[in-house]
Amino acid sequence: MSLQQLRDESDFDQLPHNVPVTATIADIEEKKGFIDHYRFVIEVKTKGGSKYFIYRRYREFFTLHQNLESKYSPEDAEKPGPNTCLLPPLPGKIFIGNKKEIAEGRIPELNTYMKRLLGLPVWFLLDDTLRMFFYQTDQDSQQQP
Ligand SMILES: CCCC(=O)OC[C@@H](COP(=O)(O)O[C@@H]1[C@H](O)[C@H](OP(=O)(O)O)[C@@H](O)[C@H](O)[C@H]1O)OC(=O)CCC
Repeated sequence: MSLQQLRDESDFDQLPHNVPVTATIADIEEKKGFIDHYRFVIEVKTKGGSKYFIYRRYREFFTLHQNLESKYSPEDAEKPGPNTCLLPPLPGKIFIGNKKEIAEGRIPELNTYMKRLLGLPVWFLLDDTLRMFFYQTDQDSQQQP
C-alpha cells in the first residue's frame, strides 16, 4: 500500500461516523399536489454503519450540484487548485415528457452521480452542503419507505 493510500486510509478513519459512504436509490414515489412530482427514495449508509432513508427530488440534486460547482469547480478547467475537484456531471433537466418515465430513467444516472460524489477525496466528504443533503431530516425519518 502506498504512502498516499495509507494517508488516505488514515484520513478516512478520521472521518466522523455520520459521514455518508454509500447512497442508492431504492424506489421512486409520486407526490400528488398542485403539480405532481416524483421523488427518489434513497438508502444512505454511513461510515459508522448506520442505514437510513432520505427522500429527495431532482431539483434538490440540481441545487446541491450548483452549490458544489460554485465552491469546487475551477473557473478555468485547466487550473485545478488544491481545493478544486472534478465533479461528476449531473443528469440534465428535462422540460417535457412523462414524469414517471423521466424519474425512472434518472435512477441509474443519479446512482452513478452519488457514487462518484461519495468517491471523491476525503476532504470533499466533509463539505457541509454535501453532508446536509445526505443527512436524514425529521421529515425523512417520519416517512415510511
Ligand atoms: C416547455 C415546457 C416549459 C416548462 O414546463 O419548463 C419547465 C421549467 C421548469 O424547469 P425547472 O423547474 O427549472 O427544472 C425542472 C425541475 O428541476 C424538475 O425537478 P423536480 O422533478 O424536482 O420538480 C425536473 O424534474 C425537470 O426535469 C426540470 O425541467 O423550465 C424553465 O423554467 C426553463 C424555461 C423553459
